[in-house]
Amino acid sequence: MGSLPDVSIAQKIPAESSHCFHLRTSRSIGSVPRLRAGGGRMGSEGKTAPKIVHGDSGYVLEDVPHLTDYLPNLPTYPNPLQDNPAYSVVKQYFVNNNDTVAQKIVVHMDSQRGIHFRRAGPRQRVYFESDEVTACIVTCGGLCPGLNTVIREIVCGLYDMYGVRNVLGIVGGYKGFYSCNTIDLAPKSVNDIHKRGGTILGSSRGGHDTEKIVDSIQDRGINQVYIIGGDGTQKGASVIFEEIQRRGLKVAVAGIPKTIDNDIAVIDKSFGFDTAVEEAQRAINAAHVEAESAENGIGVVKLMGRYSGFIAMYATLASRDVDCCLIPESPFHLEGKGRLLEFIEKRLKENGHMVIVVAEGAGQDLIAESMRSMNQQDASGNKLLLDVGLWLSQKIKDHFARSKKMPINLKYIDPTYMIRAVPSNASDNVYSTLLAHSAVHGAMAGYTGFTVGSVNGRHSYIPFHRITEKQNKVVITDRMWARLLSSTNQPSFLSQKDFDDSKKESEPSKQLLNENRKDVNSTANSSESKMNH
Ligand SMILES: Nc1ncnc2c1ncn2[C@@H]1O[C@H](COP(=O)(O)OP(=O)(O)OP(=O)(O)O)[C@@H](O)[C@H]1O
Ligand SMILES: O=P(O)(O)OC[C@H]1O[C@](O)(CO)[C@@H](O)[C@@H]1O
Ligand SMILES: [Mg+2]
Repeated sequence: MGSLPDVSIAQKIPAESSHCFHLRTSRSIGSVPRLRAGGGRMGSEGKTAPKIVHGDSGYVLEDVPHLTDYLPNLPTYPNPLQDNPAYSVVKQYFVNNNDTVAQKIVVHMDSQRGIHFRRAGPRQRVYFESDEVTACIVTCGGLCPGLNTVIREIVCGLYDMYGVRNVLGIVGGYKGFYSCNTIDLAPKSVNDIHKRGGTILGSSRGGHDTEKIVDSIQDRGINQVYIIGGDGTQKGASVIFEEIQRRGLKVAVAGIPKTIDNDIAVIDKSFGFDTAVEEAQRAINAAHVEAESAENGIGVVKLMGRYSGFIAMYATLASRDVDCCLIPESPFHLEGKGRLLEFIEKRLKENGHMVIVVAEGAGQDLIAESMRSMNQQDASGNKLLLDVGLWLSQKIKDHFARSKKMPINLKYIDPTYMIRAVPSNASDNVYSTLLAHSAVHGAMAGYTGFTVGSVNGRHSYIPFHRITEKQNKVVITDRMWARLLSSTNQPSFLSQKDFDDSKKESEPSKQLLNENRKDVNSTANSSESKMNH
């Protein structure tokens, strides 16, 4: 992509534009259209151009839209939190508008400052009066521990911190906007829901009809939309935001990232992930007990992870009973020297038993080769997977039956839905609470078109495009995967070609940042994901 001419503008943002930055703006990076801080104009494809603000020493702010980008002169009000006795003890409760959070915190002395996101939290002035707000909450995609906690805390946050009384629940995911009645949500009705798995609102895949959804938002007088869901959901939230902006509505759209697979880019990790990893231990323990108690016992455990093997990797690292972990990012082969079946034989000879953890998305190409071609999709367009657990178990059984080298005793455990249907654990409850509150603070402050997330432990407002442009994956040339290999002592199973391919994929210049962003990139680690370090 060619670079655009440098049109640096030395601009001072007026102090009363409270959400704007006092910075020199704005030279574009790469093909990103240039925008001044607080701009939020439409790009050539009718999409809002990213708000990029440049500062000194390579400082870049990837900012989020604000209602005043397309509705200038909106009135502001003092934040009601300033009179809340619970918060009066906090020394500096309101977030300074110039606070930003660095995406990369490992830097060299001569590093450029790199990409930053706007820090989340309550602002001194808000863009909604309490009795003016009609908020709605929707949950989309697969289940995840903590969904109910996020719902509860959005409702209670709006009520307790901002005095908002109108909160609607959209039933059954995106399609619920136009095909179901809403339910009223209040602190009393959501009081105990964080102790339950699932989502009290129901969820679904598919059914995203932008026009109908925004019509429904408009018809119901909704002016704050809280959208909880994974990468697909955030893409849906992004087009809802675009349409709302096109119609010039004073409606804030806030995304709260949800994914059991931990496949959402930029953020440290997604809520519910820790709970899922913890729950997976129960299945791994059972597999270990079964395997240990049998002659040449093999326990196979299948865990979730459609495109990303984080649950399998973390569950394996936590357990230490696992002999082999297979994930989508690391191709493996069955037959031949240094391949999986040979390794299983070796481990059984050494230890008399073994445990294999396989992520559901692993080995899909191999299965497709040996079964039928796989191009089926679910209602949201996600690839429908073939059951790698059953397939692998059968392949192992066939191999040992054929070779007659040793009798084996294989037990296959599939806790797939159990690990995501449980209520969230204590730490995920706290994390979900903070995410919900950050989303509420952001919407009240007039920010819109953002996903809230923890970046290096600090809650931040991240523009939708940064969340949706790529998925978070285990980088098998990073340290975390090396730790796993050294803990299981499994070979990498990679051919030289696999290894070269994955090295190429993990090169920072190939991930998100193009040539013209080298200045920003010089502080980047080899992977986008903190979970890899
Ligand atoms: N590109 C897109 N544009 C608009 N809507 C989308 C898009 N992709 C997905 N959606 C909608 O988002 C919702 C959820 O998507 P999906 O089923 O892929 O789950 P998800 O949010 O990615 O969660 P997870 O994969 O973690 O379960 C669906 O209603 C789907 O129609
Ligand atoms: O069966 P469902 O509800 O479509 O969900 C299964 C998928 O959802 C995920 O958990 C993502 O949320 C994937 O790991 C899995 O493939
Ligand atoms: Mg998804």
